[in-house]
Amino acid sequence: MSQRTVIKGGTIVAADRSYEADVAIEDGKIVQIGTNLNGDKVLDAEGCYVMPGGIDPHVHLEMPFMGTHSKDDFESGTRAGLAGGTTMVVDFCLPSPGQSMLEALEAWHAKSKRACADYSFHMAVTWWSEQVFNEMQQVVDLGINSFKHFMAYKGALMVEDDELFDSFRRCAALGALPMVHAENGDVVATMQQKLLADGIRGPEGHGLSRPPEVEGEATNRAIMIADMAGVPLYVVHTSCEQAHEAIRRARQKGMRVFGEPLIQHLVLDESEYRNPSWDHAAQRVMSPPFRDKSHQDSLWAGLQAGSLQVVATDHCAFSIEQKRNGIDDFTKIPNGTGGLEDRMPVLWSEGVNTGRLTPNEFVAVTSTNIAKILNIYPQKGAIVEGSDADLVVWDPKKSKTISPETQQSVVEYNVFAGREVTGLPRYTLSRGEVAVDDGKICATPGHGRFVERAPFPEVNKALSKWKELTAPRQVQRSAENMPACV
Ligand SMILES: NC(=O)NCCC(=O)O
Ligand SMILES: [Zn+2]
Repeated sequence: MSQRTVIKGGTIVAADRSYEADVAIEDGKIVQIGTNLNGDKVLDAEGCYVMPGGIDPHVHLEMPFMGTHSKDDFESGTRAGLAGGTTMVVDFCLPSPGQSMLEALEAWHAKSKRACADYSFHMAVTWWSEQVFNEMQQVVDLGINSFKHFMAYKGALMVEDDELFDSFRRCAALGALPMVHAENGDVVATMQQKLLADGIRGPEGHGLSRPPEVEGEATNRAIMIADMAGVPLYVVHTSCEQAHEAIRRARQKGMRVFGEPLIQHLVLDESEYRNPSWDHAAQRVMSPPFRDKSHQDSLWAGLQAGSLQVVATDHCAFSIEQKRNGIDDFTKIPNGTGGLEDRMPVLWSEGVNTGRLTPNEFVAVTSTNIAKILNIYPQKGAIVEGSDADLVVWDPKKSKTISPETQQSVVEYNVFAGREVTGLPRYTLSRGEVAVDDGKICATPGHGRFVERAPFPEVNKALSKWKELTAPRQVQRSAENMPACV
C-alpha cells in the first residue's frame, strides 16, 4: 500500500487563482484536492501558500567553461534549488565544437545521476554540419525539445548568422524551440581588446565591454531570423530595456517570442563592478552584466505586463580561486554567478512583498509559464489531480538573511549576501518526497529524474499552420497573360 500524504490547511496559489484546499499525494502524484482530506502523513500548511514548485529553466551545473568547470554539480545545485522552493532545473548540454550531440548527451546523463530534484536538458548548437542537422532529430526523439545558440563567446561557443538560420529552420521542422544567448560576440571581442589596450584590466571592464546595445542588437537579429525561419524564439537572460523593447515589439506584432530576466538583473546593478574589492566585483562578473537601475524598472514592468514571462537564475557558480584566474585580465574571469537557492525568496520579497507582483503572477513567472513553454504542463507547473507532486508550502512570514555560511551551494560567497528575505519554504516536496522540512534539508541524492519533453507544443503547431497559410506561392497565369515566345 502506498503512503498518502496530505498538505492540510493551506491556500493553494496557482497561476490563475487562489483558494483554500488540502492536497493529497500518493506515489509522487497529486491524487485529490479538496477540504477535510485525511492521510497517513499530514503536513501542516496553516498560514501558508501551497504553490507549484519552482522550475529554473537556466542553470549550468558542472559546466565546462573558460578553462574550468562551474563548482555546483547536480547534487549541490538541485539541493540548493529545493532549499529555496525550486523543484526542477533545466541544464544546458554543451557539445564542444566538433563533438557529437549524442556523445555530449551521454556525458550529461552521467553527471546528473545524483540530482536531488527532477531535471531536463536544453541541447546547445555550438557548431553546424550535416551531422548536427541529423542528430537534432535524434535529440528530439530522446526527449529534448529546445536548442540553445550562443551569439556571444567568439572563438568558443558562438555560432554565426547562417548557422543560426539553418538551425532555426531545423527547429521549425522538428517542432522544437530555439533559444539564444543574445549578445553581439564580434562587437564584445573588439571592445574587450580596446579596453585592455586602454589599460582597463579589472572587472569593471567586463560591464563596459558588453553595453546594452550589444544585447539589443543581437536580440533584434535573433528575432528577425526566427521570424524568417517560422519558429518561436526564447531569449535567455534578458537584462536590459533594449532587448526587452525588441521582444515587446515582436510580441506586439504577433511573433512568438519569450523573454527570461534573471533574478540577479532584477535586483543587482552595475555599481557592483566599481566595488573597491577586486574579489567582490569579480564574483559578480556574468554575461550579460548587471545594468543600471533604469533597466531593472523595464524588466519588472515586463513581468507585470506579460512581455517577459519567466524569471530564471543562469546559476553558474565559480569559486573565489576560479574567479581569480582573471586577476590581471577581466576577459579571463569565468563568467557566472549563483542564485538557485535565492531566486524564489528574493523574487517574493522584492516582487510580491513590494506589490510589484501578485502571488499568482509569482507562480506564473517561476513555474507555470515555463512549464507551458517547455511543453511539460500540467505534469509540472500545476496543482491539479495527476500532476507531479512538486510543491512548495510557502510561509510568507518566514524570514532570513542570505548568507554563504548557511547556503547549499558549495561556493564561498553569495551575490545576494546580507539581503533580508521574507517568504521561504516551510516544506518543499519533490514528487511527493519531503526534501525541505522547516529549514532542514532532507533531499535524497539520486531521487531526481530526467523529464522528457515532447516536440510540437501548441505554439509551434499554430505558427507552422500560419506560415504554411501565408507562404509565398507561384502566381498561376493563363497563356494569354504570358508574353509571346521570341
Ligand atoms: N551567464 C554567464 O555569465 N555564464 C554562464 C554561461 C552563459 O549562460 O552565458
Ligand atoms: Zn548565456
